[in-house]
Amino acid sequence: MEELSKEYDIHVNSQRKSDLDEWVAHYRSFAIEGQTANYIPALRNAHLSQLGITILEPGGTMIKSGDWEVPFTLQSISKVLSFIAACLGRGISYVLERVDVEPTGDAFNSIIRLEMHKPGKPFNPMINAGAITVASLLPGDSSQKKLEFLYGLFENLLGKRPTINEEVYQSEWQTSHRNRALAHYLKETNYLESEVEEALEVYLMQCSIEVTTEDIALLGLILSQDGYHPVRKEQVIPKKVAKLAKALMLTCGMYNASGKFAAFIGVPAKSGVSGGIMALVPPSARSGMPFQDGCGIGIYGPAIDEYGNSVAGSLLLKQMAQEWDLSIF
Ligand SMILES: NC(=O)CC[C@H](N)C(=O)O
Repeated sequence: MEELSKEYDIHVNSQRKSDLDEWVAHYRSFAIEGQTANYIPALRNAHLSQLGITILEPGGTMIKSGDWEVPFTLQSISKVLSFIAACLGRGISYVLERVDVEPTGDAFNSIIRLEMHKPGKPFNPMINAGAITVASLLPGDSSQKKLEFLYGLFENLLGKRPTINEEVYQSEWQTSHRNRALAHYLKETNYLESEVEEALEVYLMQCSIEVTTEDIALLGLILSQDGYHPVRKEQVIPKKVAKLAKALMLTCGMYNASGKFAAFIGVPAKSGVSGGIMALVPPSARSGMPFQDGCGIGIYGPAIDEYGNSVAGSLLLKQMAQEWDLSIF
């Protein structure tokens, strides 16, 4: 009986791998509909047509396809991790006093709501205003100490110390005028707990952490299991914090395309302008479903659309969600 189910697993997994290879080959060409993130000089030269994916299941099954091993910077995917770190270090209620959990429908770097809605509390931690505020809330009285706290979380989750892409960091540090403007505004309204330059340094360093699709698939997998690390067999993020992070990914993670993502893909996901998408499928109550025990998904495709989301990566995720019935709704 056990032998039979093993054979079944091997068959199902090789079918999924060949489906995935076919979709990756197909959607790669859609990258020409997007552009690399031109506003960050060091991201301009990424190879438009790259597309890669890793899927990790809690039992250890791993499916990889395309350019899965190409390193890229986390950019806004880091916002999920810094929000989790701030909740761990300062407590959920303290963090939520300074940043809300409401989607905006505005661009990720928009400044408009800070002034239009008094007293100017950032709407959520997935947009830049919220993420810069969260960076200032991380424990420690210097940017280095705040970053150490954040790196500690990464080490705990991924089992390795994060590496920083210095070129991307310097490139953004020198050109981040809008983020500086956001930080100054937040300082004036007392939401920022540190100095402007300190919060910016933390925020831009976290954006410059280098990963592969395998790393973000593992982060997604841990979140899919409500903060339980299936390899280390340990609760590494409190369940309450993991659930909050997933709700924020679903409602705000794809910026002003989050509604469309929920409607047509239907899984919690977070994108970054370098072209990464961290997504996850929670365990399903319906038996016989693909990825029934849940999975983490890491995607990289550097051509992004007007919302800042990977063009080919979003199409690939949509195809997977439709074919494998992954929507949580
Ligand atoms: N959407 C993103 O990935 C934005 C992150 C980028 N570092 C910025 O602040 O503009």
